[in-house]
Amino acid sequence: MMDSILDTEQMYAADRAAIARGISAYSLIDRAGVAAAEQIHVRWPTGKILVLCGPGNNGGDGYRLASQLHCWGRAVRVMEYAPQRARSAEAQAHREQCLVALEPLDETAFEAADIVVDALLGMGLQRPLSAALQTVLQSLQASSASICAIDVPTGIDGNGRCWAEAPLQAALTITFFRKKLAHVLAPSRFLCGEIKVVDIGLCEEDVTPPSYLYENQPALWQSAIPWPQPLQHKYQRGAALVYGGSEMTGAARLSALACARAGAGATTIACASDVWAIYAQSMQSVMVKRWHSLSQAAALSHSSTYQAVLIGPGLAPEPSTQELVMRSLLQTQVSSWVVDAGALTAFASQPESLFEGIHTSAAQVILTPHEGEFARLFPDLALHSNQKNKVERARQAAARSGAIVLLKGSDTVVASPDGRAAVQTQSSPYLASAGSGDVLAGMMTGLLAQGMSPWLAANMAVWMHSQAGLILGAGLIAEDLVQSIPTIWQQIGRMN
Ligand SMILES: NC(=O)C1=CN([C@@H]2O[C@H](COP(=O)(O)OP(=O)(O)OC[C@H]3O[C@@H](n4cnc5c(N)ncnc54)[C@H](OP(=O)(O)O)[C@@H]3O)[C@@H](O)[C@H]2O)[C@@H](O)CC1
Ligand SMILES: [K+]
Repeated sequence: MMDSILDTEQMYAADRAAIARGISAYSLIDRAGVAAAEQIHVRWPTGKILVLCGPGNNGGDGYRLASQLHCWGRAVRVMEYAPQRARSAEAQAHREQCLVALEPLDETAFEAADIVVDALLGMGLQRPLSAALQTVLQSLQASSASICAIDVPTGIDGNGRCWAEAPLQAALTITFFRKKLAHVLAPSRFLCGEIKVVDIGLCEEDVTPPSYLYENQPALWQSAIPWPQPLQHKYQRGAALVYGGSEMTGAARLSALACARAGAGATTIACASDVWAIYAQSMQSVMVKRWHSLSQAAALSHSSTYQAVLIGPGLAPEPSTQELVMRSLLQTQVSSWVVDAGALTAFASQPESLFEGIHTSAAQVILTPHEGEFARLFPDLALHSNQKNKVERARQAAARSGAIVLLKGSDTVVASPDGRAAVQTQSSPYLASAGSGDVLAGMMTGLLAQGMSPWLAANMAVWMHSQAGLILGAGLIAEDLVQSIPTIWQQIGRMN
């Protein structure tokens, strides 16, 4: 079973469950401190260490790890923020047992340290930092010391919410039991530096109810990969239909090529008859079908010729697109659909009709919005009008629409109406490029055509797309992503 990712509330609940089954709160800090000390000692085997301890249990971890590093012969100093504050009994106990002298916080000491351990504030942060504490963070950041954060860099909470003007940027973040939202979502993930998850004696059973949120890794979908079988002919490998637009014809062509390279045995572009020649002249392995009316276009997906349909790339966000989506989706016999780009924005003024269509349709649908398209369909869940984190926003959108919602970005989230969600944590900024989304949608359609479930196909396509971005890096354009798909397949093949 894959390790789940937790939010702050779930982590506190898991702590309580572990305490209820006999691991004391004192012992949890003890284990956390020792495990963190090990990581610090391995990462920085030499150098002077300064540990900054805050008033909560995050500070408790700091006292404990400082004692441990001192026992291993390391040069350690401990400085306290808010030493007069009341502490939890267990943090207080670790403070009293600290083997290193406790000093008041002195910013001028930062420069003399090689490594500064930030045990100031962790998951308990829940209000803006004071100006004084922000100044401390600024001087720390300006020093030449390497910064190691305990649990989360001070200034962000466990869910990734930022409470500081300039939260700390760590080189290493050591967290306990499981990654939290802050470690996987952007932008907080980028403040963590390298992330090490250490064991403190908790187990998955301590997470009740289960979190159902995962990191998107091959283990999530690897066992469901539709490897071709020796006796299959092309239609048994899966046939896919991609609706092509009349103006931006490049988009559907990229999608169709990505769909074919993702493994669909036969890929067809359907387009209006007046642009048929444009598509037909430029496609070779991809077939091109023309339609003369909207009803002809819609009828293409009313038979079971295809196993997957992609609609949206290059389509104009206008009423005729809306009509095509509704007419085709409502009577479709194709089991899996990807609705992207123009087909999403076409519903900006009446998203409920799209959701109603999805609920009524026999098909399973994946919606693939970026934040802009998401805001048009789910204005109340949009990035800046909602305090909820990205996973929560995507989950609510999935529940409302009845579709799998793939909310794109540097931390793409896939959320299913059944509550499962996954975050892509490794990505490349070079993927933010024209046509990149069309390739992603096409790859997904190709996997769907081969019979993968929408949840798995969406995640696998996101992972493959991210890998392609990481491999290609600077200079990539969407065409390169299509070309690199065989390399990604080889990489996946080697994992099996
Ligand atoms: N059993 C466990 O739970 C385990 C927990 N573990 C560790 O404990 C951490 C969580 O500990 P925690 O809950 O004590 O929270 P923490 O982050 O130390 O902060 C709370 C303190 O900060 C204060 N404070 C808040 N906001 C503030 C602000 N803006 N500016 C200034 N102060 C502010 C707040 O004050 P108050 O709001 O009460 O006035 C309170 O005193 C977790 O991240 C992990 O490292 C591990 O050992 C594993 C087992
Ligand atoms: K911290």
